[in-house]
Amino acid sequence: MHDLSLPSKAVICEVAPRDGFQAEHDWIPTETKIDIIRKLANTGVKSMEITSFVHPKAIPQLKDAEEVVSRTQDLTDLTFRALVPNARGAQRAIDVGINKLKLMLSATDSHSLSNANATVEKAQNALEPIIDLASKHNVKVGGSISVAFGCPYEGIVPVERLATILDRYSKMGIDEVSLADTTGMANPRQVYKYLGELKEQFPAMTFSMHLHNTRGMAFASAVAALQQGVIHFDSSVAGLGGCPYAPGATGNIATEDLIHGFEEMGIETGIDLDKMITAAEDVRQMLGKTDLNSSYMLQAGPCSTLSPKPAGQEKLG
Ligand SMILES: CC(C)(COP(=O)([O-])OP(=O)([O-])OC[C@H]1O[C@@H](n2cnc3c(N)ncnc32)[C@H](O)[C@@H]1OP(=O)([O-])[O-])[C@@H](O)C(=O)NCCC(=O)NCCSC(=O)C[C@@](C)(O)CC(=O)[O-]
Repeated sequence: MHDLSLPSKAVICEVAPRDGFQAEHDWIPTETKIDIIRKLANTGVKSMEITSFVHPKAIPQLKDAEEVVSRTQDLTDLTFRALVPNARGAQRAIDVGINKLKLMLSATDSHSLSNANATVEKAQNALEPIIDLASKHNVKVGGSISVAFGCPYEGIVPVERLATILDRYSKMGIDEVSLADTTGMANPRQVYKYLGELKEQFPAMTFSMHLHNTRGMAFASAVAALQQGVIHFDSSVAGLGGCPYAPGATGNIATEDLIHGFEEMGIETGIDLDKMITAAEDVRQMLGKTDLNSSYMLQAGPCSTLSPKPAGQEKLG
């Protein structure tokens, strides 16, 4: 056996309109947000986290959530999901036509208190009414766990802590959960080990990975997750993103970098890489960002733009 064991396909959810925009200090006009969402929709991406319905004082950048969703309802080829922290947020999302909710929850009390003004237990209790509300309206619900591998306040998070939260999620009827490396503290070995143990304990659960590239380890961690059979990933165009309630948080792995790396290994995403790189360049200009460090594709371009390799050194996959 001289090859990595990898799936042939991966599914990417674009999260820039939520995770990316929430991290931007300057107000992004609603019109600009909608333009960016339309550009992203044109790349072939099939799933997008379009906004969050949190307290507008907690994330003022997303106070136009209702307007953004209602003005993009014509994009029917995509599943739009929204992040919600409580029943109030879920009701707002459902009222405006969102058909998938992502629950907000942390692995540690320190991050949870900072992000949601509640301990993990209290925050998870507050999720039950959301699930009831969603089921009444036939709306899908997925879970999430922030700071799942490491917490900027508490350090490494033991896998047993995740198992406790997942057990509760599972009892609530949640069968898909996003594991978030909020401040890029995970490493590939840890990701492989945690996913291996969690998949054994929760065989019916679909896991997805939400990786921030704070320490340059996100792609390596994504490969470790692929090796455990995980095929669902979140990423953010141009590497935007970061939780304002986690000190030191920076952007998600850039969507164009994730697609490129996967394609180089022969893993299909169904997204047009060139269109995503163009979208990343447009987004960078629209948001007035001069720094290219968060996207390797914007810095170096894809390998395919280089001259063909000598015979015998063609890419694998
Ligand atoms: C959770 C709360 C709401 C608790 O905030 P709280 O102040 O404890 O809320 P409360 O339940 O005491 O309510 C206070 C007031 O807020 C209102 N309220 C309550 N909820 C809502 C709502 N949804 N929408 C609009 N209004 C709301 C509520 O109606 C009430 O109004 P009043 O009766 O006083 O007039 C607040 O802390 C909050 O909104 N936090 C969100 C923080 C956030 O968005 N963080 C970033 C996203 S998480 C992240 O980035 C991580 C992730 C997901 O990407 C994964 C990763 O990388 O780790």
